[in-house]
Amino acid sequence: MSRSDDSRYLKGGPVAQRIIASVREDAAIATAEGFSPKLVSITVGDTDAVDVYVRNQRAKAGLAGIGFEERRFAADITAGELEAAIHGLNADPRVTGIIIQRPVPTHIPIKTLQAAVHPLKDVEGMHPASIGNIVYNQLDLAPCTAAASVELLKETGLDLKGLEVVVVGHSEIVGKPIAFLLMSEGATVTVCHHMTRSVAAHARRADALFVAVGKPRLIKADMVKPGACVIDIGINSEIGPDGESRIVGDVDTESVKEVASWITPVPGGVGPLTVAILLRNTMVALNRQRALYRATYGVPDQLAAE
Ligand SMILES: Nc1nc2c(c(=O)[nH]1)N[C@@H](CN(C=O)c1ccc(C(=O)N[C@@H](CCC(=O)O)C(=O)O)cc1)CN2
Repeated sequence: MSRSDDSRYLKGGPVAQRIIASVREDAAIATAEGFSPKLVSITVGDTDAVDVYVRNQRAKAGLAGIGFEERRFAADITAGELEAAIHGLNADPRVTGIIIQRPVPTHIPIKTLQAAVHPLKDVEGMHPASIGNIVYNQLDLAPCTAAASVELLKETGLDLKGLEVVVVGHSEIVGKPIAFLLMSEGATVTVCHHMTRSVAAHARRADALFVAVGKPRLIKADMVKPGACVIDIGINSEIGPDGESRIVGDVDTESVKEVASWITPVPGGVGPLTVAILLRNTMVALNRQRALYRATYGVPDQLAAE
């Protein structure tokens, strides 16, 4: 079975294209009305996978008509210096969205950085004041990787009500938000983590299995229920047999694709959709800022901006 023509592969590209086309229309309208969307990316230190992510963000933002600027900081910067830089971006009216690329070096508390981003410019919904929205079923701006993963599950057409879902990995940015997003849709969700006694036993019960732990090929065919949907969120860099660097997921795709009814490829699955959702979130954030102008000044947006 060739990889390209196998309909079991749930590819992110076509869904991402649809989203980017719609973002492009919204961005053109907002720009014509005097509100140009601009996303600033903050990278701290050097990580190959993050470089791939940022490169794709820049390219797709260009396609969507969203301004994009990358601010890179050395790995030995202090948390205080980073917070000051973020406050500067909060105060800059030309900047409408801020994303902090993960991971950041261990001496920098990521939560402090997330809390420094103004909630109206928080395009990932990771500010403590924003993340709670998904608990209250306000789902229009959710963490990008989590939202992309759920969007791909919806592409299968499976009825999410009562669906048995297992999420392997309980990070704040991926595993936990996926659980909340799916509970909002009526799924029955089990979250596995490093203290779970038998991940395999849980995984084998899942109609939909989400994996986000950063362990290459952790999930093998014998851990997957026949007919399940497997969403592989892992992005791991490794050196292939040809000596070249390549990206692999957390799922052993070659074996699992013989058992699952749907599986996301890596690359080409969740990754491209994550970027598209980030751009969609950038427009949601911009529209919230415009709504605030309207509420504050009681005049049409354009007048408020003048
Ligand atoms: N602030 C955040 N940081 C990180 C997130 C996040 O959601 N928010 N998730 C990951 C991102 N990441 C890995 O470091 C990542 C995401 C997306 C892509 C990507 O575009 N992949 C494509 C293209 C691959 C290629 O061009 O070779 C794909 O998978 O097809 C890459 C990395 C961690 N950080």
